[in-house]
Amino acid sequence: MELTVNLGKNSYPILIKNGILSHAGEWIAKVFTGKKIMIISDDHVFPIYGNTLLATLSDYECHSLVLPHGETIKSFQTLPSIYAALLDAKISRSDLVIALGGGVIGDLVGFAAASYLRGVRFIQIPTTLLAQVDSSVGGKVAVDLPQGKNLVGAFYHPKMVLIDPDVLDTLPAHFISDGMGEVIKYGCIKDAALFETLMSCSSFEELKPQLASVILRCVDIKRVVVEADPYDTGERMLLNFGHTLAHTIEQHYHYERESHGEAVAIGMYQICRIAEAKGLTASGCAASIKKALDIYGLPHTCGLPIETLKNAMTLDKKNLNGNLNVILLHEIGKSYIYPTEIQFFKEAGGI
Ligand SMILES: NC(=O)c1ccc[n+]([C@@H]2O[C@H](COP(=O)([O-])OP(=O)(O)OC[C@H]3O[C@@H](n4cnc5c(N)ncnc54)[C@H](O)[C@@H]3O)[C@@H](O)[C@H]2O)c1
Ligand SMILES: O=C(O)C(=O)C[C@@H](O)[C@H](O)[C@H](O)COP(=O)(O)O
Ligand SMILES: [Zn+2]
Repeated sequence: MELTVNLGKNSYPILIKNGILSHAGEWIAKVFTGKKIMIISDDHVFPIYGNTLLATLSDYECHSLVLPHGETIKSFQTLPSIYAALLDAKISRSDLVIALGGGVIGDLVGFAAASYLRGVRFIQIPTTLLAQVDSSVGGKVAVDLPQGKNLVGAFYHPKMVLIDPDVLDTLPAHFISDGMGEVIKYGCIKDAALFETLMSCSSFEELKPQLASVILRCVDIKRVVVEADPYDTGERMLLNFGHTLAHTIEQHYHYERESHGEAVAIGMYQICRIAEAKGLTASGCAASIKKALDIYGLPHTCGLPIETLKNAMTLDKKNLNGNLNVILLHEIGKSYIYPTEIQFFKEAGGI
């Protein structure tokens, strides 16, 4: 299955195919005619998939950098070691960087690729469900700051995205659930039929035979939104449903407790609950989201008083002219941007 993200000179293909990792070199040759490649991965992913990728890249001079795993490496502190590895390998603008891993590797390596030499080409090979349905597409690359999530970054598009659903076989169950948080998001914001499909299963195992088509559906929704608003000035903000609260929860716990998908799960349910109480969302939506979260092993609450999150919320990237923009649902499958103020959360209590 092949899609193209149409962004003029920044257009790129997304390939979704079981087993494509073993043929990555053939696909990469279609968009890269240079000689040298740097593969950057983490210490969970590279030991499992590094050799498979390297074996398909035997026509190139390949280098690799293996970073520790986990959200806390998505920080400024990691960048010097990436730049040093790129310099040691004498990676130039005629060369290529490959991000092999989950969303942490994709966002971090993407930002390094955007900034090193003011930009070297990079390709995303996402290995988590979350990265396959969301983070590898759209060109948002970033690092976290102690003050907030993804606060320093760029819009920098990959030259290609290679999605091999087979690699999810080794992904721990916790991170399958995590990815399902973003999948549920796509149903909530744009596709009631997708949401129904998710609700019709009683567990991830039951959904698994349809996984490739679910991945395709999410990526295609994201493609259309990104094409319409690549720089996140309007329509693209809808992809941030649940994220106003999610990012503050992640920041509150120093990126060490709730993982991104879990935080998004809590954020989606809670914003719906708050909006329903104000008559801004059709009643019953929060309950439906909670049911979907239960099916896929995701939380809907984290026990934090909203007061503790308000400060971080003022740093949200959707804030314009000092006001908040929150993403709400009219109903499942229909989302909208709601301009408001921090008072919106006044009577939210604990989330
Ligand atoms: N740029 C975007 O548009 C965008 C979208 C959504 C999320 N994100 C970001 O993505 C990040 C979260 O990404 P994530 O959930 O993929 O986390 P992650 O990259 O930390 O991966 C989760 C864990 O799974 C391991 N892993 C990855 N692939 C594996 C595999 N196939 N087999 C075994 N283990 C594997 C990793 O080593 C890690 O321990 C967050 O920082 C979030 O902000 C970005
Ligand atoms: O691609 C987007 O746009 C998104 O909002 C997708 C989100 O799932 C993702 O978590 C993104 O990194 C959030 O972006 P941010 O601009 O809120 O940091
Ligand atoms: Zn997200």
